[in-house]
Amino acid sequence: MTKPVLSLSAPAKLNLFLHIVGRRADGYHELETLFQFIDLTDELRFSLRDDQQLTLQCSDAELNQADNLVLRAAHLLRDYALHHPLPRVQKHLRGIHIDLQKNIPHGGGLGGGSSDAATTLLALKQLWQIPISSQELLDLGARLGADVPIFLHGHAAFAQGIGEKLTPAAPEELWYLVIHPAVAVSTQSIFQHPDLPRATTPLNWPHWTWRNTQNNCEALVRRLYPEVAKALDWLLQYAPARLTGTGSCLFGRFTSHEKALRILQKLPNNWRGYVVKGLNESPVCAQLRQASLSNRTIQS
Ligand SMILES: C[C@@](CO)(OP(=O)(O)O)[C@H](O)COP(=O)(O)OP(=O)(O)OC[C@H]1O[C@@H](n2ccc(N)nc2=O)[C@H](O)[C@@H]1O
Ligand SMILES: Nc1ncnc2c1ncn2[C@@H]1O[C@H](COP(=O)(O)OP(=O)(O)O)[C@@H](O)[C@H]1O
Repeated sequence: MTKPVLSLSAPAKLNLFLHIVGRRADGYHELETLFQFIDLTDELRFSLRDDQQLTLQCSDAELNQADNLVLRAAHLLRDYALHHPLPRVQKHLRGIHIDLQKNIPHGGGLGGGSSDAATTLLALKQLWQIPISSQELLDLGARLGADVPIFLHGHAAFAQGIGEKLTPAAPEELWYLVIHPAVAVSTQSIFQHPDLPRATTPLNWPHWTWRNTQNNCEALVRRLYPEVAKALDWLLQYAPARLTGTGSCLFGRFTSHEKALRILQKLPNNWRGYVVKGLNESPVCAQLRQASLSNRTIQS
């Protein structure tokens, strides 16, 4: 195995608001949400293998399996390339080893798994020099999860549909205190719940404010998960705050790093907290541009 040829930082995301405006015939919910990235990142390192295998080493043993979204993304792109008669694509693509350092808590509504998957698609497209269009890559990504397209897009955006219709946005890049209460929320169980509000009036984008938006999952998650309610009430003492995605993570908005750090110091021991900065561009974009300038692709 050679040394890493590409290292990328896959960011987490926040849903600054999340409205449910309807439901599709297949049961999926039509959303309106504002995505912004944060500088809490997973680290992915891609190395060339001497054979044609795709392998993964993940720092989180729980996720070190074949169904990790990173491996699923890598196989999906390889299958796409091998089954499409694309010019310039080698018949046998070079094997890749991926080293994944998890820093983003999973199952908390921060989208870490989707971000890792999108980052893998972007990295392998570049390393294998696959001439796939941005739209085709978005379609491929959406098959892995509803949040993958925003990470492929790489820019903060107002999202509609199930997250695939993206309009670039530039919300203020504030500081946030993200809290992960010691509880996991199942996305599926929230979306299946009869009490979930599903008919919020569509927003007159781009006219949104913190006050005229909300997270439609929050009241239900609060009721079903008292620990989330407790953490949210704690955070609301210090800052405007709400749930991200279907939870369980919460975020409070701060205008300075120092203020957010001051509140983090008061955080009860049973919850994990992170002070992070909102980012309107994913760090992966700049890192890929840099790598492409130094022409780190594979001539196998
Ligand atoms: C609602 C969001 C907002 O960002 O929540 P988080 O997962 O980040 O908390 C996401 O769109 C979630 O994306 P993701 O977690 O990738 O969801 P998926 O795996 O595609 O779907 C999990 C399950 O949730 C339900 N689901 C998901 C998205 C959606 N718009 N409508 C739904 O009804 C479906 O029952 C689906 O089987
Ligand atoms: N690389 C990965 N990182 C995180 N979770 C992963 C990964 N691969 C598969 N998963 C699975 O996907 C689920 C959703 O993960 P994630 O995207 O981090 O959270 P969320 O959907 O709550 O925002 C996890 O509970 C985990 O079982």
